[in-house]
Amino acid sequence: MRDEAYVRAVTDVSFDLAAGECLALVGESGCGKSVLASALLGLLPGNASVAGSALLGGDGLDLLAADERVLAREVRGRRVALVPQSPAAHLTPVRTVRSQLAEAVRELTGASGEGAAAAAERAAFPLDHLDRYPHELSGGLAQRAATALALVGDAPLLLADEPTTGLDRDLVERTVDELRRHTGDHRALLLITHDLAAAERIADRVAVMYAGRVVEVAGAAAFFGAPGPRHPYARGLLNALPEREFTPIPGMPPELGALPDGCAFAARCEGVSEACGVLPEFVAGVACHHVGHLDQAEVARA
Ligand SMILES: Nc1ncnc2c1ncn2[C@@H]1O[C@H](COP(=O)(O)OP(=O)(O)OP(=O)(O)O)[C@@H](O)[C@H]1O
Ligand code: NI
Repeated sequence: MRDEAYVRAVTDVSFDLAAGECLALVGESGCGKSVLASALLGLLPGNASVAGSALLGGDGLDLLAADERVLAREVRGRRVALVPQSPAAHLTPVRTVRSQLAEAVRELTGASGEGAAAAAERAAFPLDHLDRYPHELSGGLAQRAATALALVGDAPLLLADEPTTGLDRDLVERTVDELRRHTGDHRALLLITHDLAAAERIADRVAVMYAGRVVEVAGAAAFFGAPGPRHPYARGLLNALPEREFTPIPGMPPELGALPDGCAFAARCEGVSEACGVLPEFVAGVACHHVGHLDQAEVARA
């Protein structure tokens, strides 16, 4: 992004997402998760620059190269849907939830607007609130309205950016289960979340992002169970959970505008060595010079 400062919000990210699969994207606040989702939908601010490609299944449309008309007419809501991180900013302020859902149902499915209630129910949005305006909704209800809107088009790829913010535990589970159901019929879900329990509940694989890069991609069972995460940052994330060690990772992530040349996690890493002055490549699911050593140390401790 170019302004007076240039920020590398997302760098060298590479992953694939198969039909029927849920990939959870996790990482601390500010690491670039939402920027990644926005890039896939062509929703970055005008001063942002993007390189690379993001190919959609089917015709292989490159989302990063597609022009705005194609994105607006054919892609958003239809082929790639978004549950936005700030639902209030995405709902139309001057129209009721019912009217917005009815319009989405008409446009995306061709069905009559009667489908608004059914659409609302998929996201546990209470029917007696359908005639409210966005500003009359709590954060949790706005979240559910936005989720309902995103589900309408049954898009082959659903990006859910913190879809459970402001929801209590029961609703978190109900919401992520509904998002998971979306993948049942050969559709894919990218779940961006701080909620590792939600990720564990529904994800097939986990991608961990740190300072704009994906540092680990792993199968969810291996990641949350045994042998556990391989990257020291990923291990730190899990160990910070109250139900695990409840030990926060010391220090803070680096400023994305002033990243070190080497591994961005080195300053916080207990396994740091001279090698970390060089950027570790992402190889076989992980970007760390020491994964071998640390795994052995873990085995020795166990
Ligand atoms: N419009 C913008 N202009 C300049 N920099 C931006 C802009 N939007 C995001 N950034 C930068 O991109 C970085 C990544 O932001 P992003 O919103 O993707 O983080 P995130 O991982 O989604 O965090 P959170 O978990 O808090 O939602 C931020 O730290 C910020 O430096
Ligand atoms: Ni975000």
